Amino acid sequence: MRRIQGEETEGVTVTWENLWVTVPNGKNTLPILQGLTGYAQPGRLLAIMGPSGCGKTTLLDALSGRLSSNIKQKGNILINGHKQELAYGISGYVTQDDALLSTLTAGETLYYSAQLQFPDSMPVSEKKERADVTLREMGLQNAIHTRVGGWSSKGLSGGQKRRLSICIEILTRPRLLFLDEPTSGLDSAASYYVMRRIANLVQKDGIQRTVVASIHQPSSEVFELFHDLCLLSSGETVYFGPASDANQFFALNGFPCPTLHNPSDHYLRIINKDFEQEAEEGFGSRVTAEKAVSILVKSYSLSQIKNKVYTEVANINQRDFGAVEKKRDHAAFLIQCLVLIRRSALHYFRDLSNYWLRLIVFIAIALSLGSIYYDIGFGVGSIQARGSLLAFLSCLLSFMTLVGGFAPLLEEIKVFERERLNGHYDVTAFLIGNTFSAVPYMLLVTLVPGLISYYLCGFQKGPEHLVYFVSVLFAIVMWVESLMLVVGSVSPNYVIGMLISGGIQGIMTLVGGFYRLPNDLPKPLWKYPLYYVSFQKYGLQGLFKNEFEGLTFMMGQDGGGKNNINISGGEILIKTWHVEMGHSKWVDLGIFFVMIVVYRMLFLAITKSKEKLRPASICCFH
Ligand SMILES: Nc1ncnc2c1ncn2[C@@H]1O[C@H](COP(=O)(O)OP(=O)(O)OP(=O)(O)O)[C@@H](O)[C@H]1O
Repeated sequence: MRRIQGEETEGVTVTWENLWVTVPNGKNTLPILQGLTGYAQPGRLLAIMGPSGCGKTTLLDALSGRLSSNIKQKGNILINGHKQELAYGISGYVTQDDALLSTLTAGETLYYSAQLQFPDSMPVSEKKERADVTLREMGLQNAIHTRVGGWSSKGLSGGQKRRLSICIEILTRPRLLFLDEPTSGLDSAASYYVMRRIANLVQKDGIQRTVVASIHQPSSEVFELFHDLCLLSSGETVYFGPASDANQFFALNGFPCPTLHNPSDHYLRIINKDFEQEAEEGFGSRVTAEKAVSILVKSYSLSQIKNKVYTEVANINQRDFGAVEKKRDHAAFLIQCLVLIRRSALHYFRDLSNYWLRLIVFIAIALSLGSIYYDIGFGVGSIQARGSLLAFLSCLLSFMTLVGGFAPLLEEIKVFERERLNGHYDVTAFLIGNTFSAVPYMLLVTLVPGLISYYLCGFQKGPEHLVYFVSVLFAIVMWVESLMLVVGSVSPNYVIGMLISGGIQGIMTLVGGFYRLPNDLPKPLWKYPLYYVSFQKYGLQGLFKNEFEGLTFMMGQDGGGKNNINISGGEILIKTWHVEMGHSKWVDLGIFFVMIVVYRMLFLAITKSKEKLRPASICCFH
């Protein structure tokens, strides 16, 4: 297979010395990793093992520079003996959770990923071939046309999704690969085949790669594939060294592995302190797991094995590696944008729960509005009816967009977070992809219901009025989608995100100038600044000008009569709704679109600053 730039260089060695990771716990801090020292070398497969909650994922996150911002890290982590960041394409990370787009097939998922990750100079046929080979390696050849699946359709099984996630990260054969529980959800045969393929990678095509995998309960055969073992209990090192020597270490400390037992099962049973069980015989007397761990940790800290690890780390760090190559060629920015637009557009097209369902509900609401406000007329009652209809439309559209759109958006953001952290593409490319692929769908969900309500309700006629009316509805949908992007990028889950977005929208609606007239709004806070940053102000003001300007209403008895006084829509705007008439409705619409751009830029800024806020990129000294 032809090599791509970046594959032709040296392997990657990672060392960590006296690595402490702590999280705040009330007024104190809670240590998750306690002074770990170790290394991962090219051509070798390192297993991180230990009971659930012992810190395996945290160690992988620390080594790959992905710790979340509430976590503090101390100690040195060096790449090839240098303080340097892991550049694009140097490393891959298969996270514990599978973040995949539910509507794409396994094949499409990998083909799109290949287009993003491989350089443009590589022929399309070769990208596809690499994707096919990788799918076959992970035993997914029969699932190429199966959709990943979500709530609406059962697609890939949990184990198949796991293998697809691995495919995405091994596609480019990165020289440093982190895998968090790659075999969870797989049966023992599948676990073996998957791990064997991963083990083969460490020496494949004449390139030495470094693989670090956390793993639960490997079978004996899988365990034998690992060259090195890092065994943790409550964040402390129980053992670090060649996997094949661990048996001897346990036996020497009084915990020999019984014959015909799976060694990894044996180690994990002895060091699991979560249950009140007794450990195996330790030098003639039965000891608790707590005691067993303390014996093993102490023994390891005084052992020759530990000294060897320390010496090896020191030697590695003094070796002259040269710098890790900073960048591998990948898809150009424009190609990234185009691929992401195509991928998202396909996803939206197939996702019934997103725009299609919204469209149906919006049409039903538009028909209801049309029948309630049918042929609204020009009497005094129509003034109030027009105002409340426009306010209702604007409010309902914004809340329905949030209700229908937040869950699908969060799914996309999860995929984006995974791909961004693995450096598959630029954040700006995602934003462009998300924006342009959604525009036709946003137009659809505003145009069709907008036309229905416009004609049935008898709003002011004329192409300019129609275009403006639909444009504001479109801007409302786009503004809410932009708000959801911002909130989705900081919210830890669906419920919190919905509550925050709903709260923001509620306040903006309240101060938008309809429910309390602008001149009557209390000045500090509500009028300045909230009224002026409310999307509803610009949307409603524009819609009101569009509807009332140029019309004449009859005050008095509805439908005419001698005592009727004609009053212009402009006067109503000023006197009844306190609309600012100093600028045209197009200025209101312009400001609305500026707000949309500002929100999208805010998403960009938050996402980029989140990277900087991470406690320590892989290279930091503390
Ligand atoms: N961001 C965080 N804030 C607070 N505590 C955390 C954070 N990340 C991890 N922890 C805690 O650190 C401990 C280790 O978590 P970690 O996910 O690394 O364990 P693990 O060995 O990978 O577990 P499992 O095998 O169950 O996935 C847990 O008690 C967890 O609650």
